[in-house]
Amino acid sequence: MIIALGADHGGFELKEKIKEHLIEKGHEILDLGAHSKESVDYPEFGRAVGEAVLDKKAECGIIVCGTGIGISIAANRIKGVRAALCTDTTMAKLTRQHNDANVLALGARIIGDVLALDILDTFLSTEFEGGRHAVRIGKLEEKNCKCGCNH
Ligand SMILES: O=C(CO)[C@H](O)[C@H](O)[C@H](O)COP(=O)(O)O
Repeated sequence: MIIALGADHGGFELKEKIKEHLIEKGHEILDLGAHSKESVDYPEFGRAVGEAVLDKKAECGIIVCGTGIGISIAANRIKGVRAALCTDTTMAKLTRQHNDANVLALGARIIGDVLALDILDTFLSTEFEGGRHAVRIGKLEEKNCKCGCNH
């Protein structure tokens, strides 16, 4: 699988561990930065990963910041991105089964590395269930802006 990775400085070290873990498992990585612990702005990296997934440059994305919140907000601004911030493996399983999440967000200052990798493995190995959940995802993608634009 091709997997896009993105992180700010708060998520950089965990991103590097995730990269090593995924390469060991035979995945191909599209690393969209950050490439150091120097302070950067999470919206750029959340957006870059979201766009890579929508452009089909990667099958899914993993994004990391300090809490996972800022970078997931950024990714979810892109229509078609369903980024899920997960702090345990049950959330990772359910967001794949029910939400068909295409981006996983993690908070490097919130959870430990071992849990983060367990969440990641659960996310990648769980299939979308479809059915009633597909109807709901369709509704997520409906136009909901009153101004007539496509947002
Ligand atoms: O966006 C965040 C908060 O939800 C992330 O945790 C960022 O990584 C954090 O805001 C970065 O903070 P810093 O003080 O600039 O390291």
